Amino acid sequence: MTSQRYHQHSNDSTSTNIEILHLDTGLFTIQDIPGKGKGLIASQTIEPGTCILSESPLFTTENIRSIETTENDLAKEVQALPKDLNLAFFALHNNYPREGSPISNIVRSNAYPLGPTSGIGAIFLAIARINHSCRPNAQQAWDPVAKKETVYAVRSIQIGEEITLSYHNGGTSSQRRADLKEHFRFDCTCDACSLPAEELAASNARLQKAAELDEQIGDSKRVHLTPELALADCKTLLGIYQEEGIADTRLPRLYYDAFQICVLHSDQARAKTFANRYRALKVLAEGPDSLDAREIMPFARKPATHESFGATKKWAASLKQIPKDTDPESFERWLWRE
Ligand SMILES: C[S@@+](CC[C@H](N)C(=O)[O-])C[C@H]1O[C@@H](n2cnc3c(N)ncnc32)[C@H](O)[C@@H]1O
Repeated sequence: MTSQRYHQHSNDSTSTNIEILHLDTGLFTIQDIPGKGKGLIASQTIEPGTCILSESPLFTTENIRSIETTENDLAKEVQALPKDLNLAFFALHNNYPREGSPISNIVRSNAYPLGPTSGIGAIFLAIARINHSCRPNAQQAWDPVAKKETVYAVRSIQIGEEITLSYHNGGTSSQRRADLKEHFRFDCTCDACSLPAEELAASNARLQKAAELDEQIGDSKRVHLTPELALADCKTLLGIYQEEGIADTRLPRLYYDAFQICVLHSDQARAKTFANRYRALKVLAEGPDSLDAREIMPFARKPATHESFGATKKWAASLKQIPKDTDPESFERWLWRE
């Protein structure tokens, strides 16, 4: 039962109950953040790959029968909660305070899906307090084995720094801000959106370029006919992500794209290297149970077993061709075919 996972202080009071019902990780506290409501602040330095939270759902939306019954169906879930958790639910942020249906509005404002393809959402009391950043330092994922939502650090987080997730997929600051306003009704004040004008313009130019590169990399005809250009695009995109401090899901996806390009053209050596980089980032951001990390494993061992392997023999290379005892710079030049 979820209530067993929360530690209750003796000075319980309704107005502060999210602060007194906390997961006892010692890694963060829930505090007021100017202009953002509440948020999570690191209580100590948190290294990338650290599990910050692993939280069971308070309840899920799986018992909603229809759009018309949503409010009543969710009300049953909320009423079934113990008193302290019921109060903690009602203390969560509501993006739509003047629009009726209070319970479903709190759910809409705070739920996370149970995995990227799931239609079921869930409320996680502590994770719901994590604010958005367009350059998040943490990432959430549904762990289907533990049946918990996890939050892992994807960058080094300093003591006193806010722990952030991304509610959004990227783009330039004006695109991001417009989308966040439309879907979540707030004006983003994250570090990336609050850069001084000149830095913001430079960041936007880089992100515009990143969007173009991403589209080019997704062009399958180009990947078939001129893979060297597609791989070079991946490398340029990686440089942009590094410059921008982007360490979220976009980074492993880039390595997955590079893996696919190499697999298609029979390069087992580079495909294996890219698959391993993808896998390492997935484990870092989602933990050892990461489904994506497990799914790539057989292809990281034997890229030739992948269904797209060998569409052409243009880059045919065996696993033995992975350079050994090479300095990191030469290895990177080999990897990106420079
Ligand atoms: C899921 S809640 C996050 C926790 C919330 N701050 C609270 O007090 O419970 C999402 C809401 O937090 C605020 N928020 C989150 N990220 C923000 C950001 N980058 N800039 C401004 N407000 C933000 C907005 O009000 C948003 O609707």
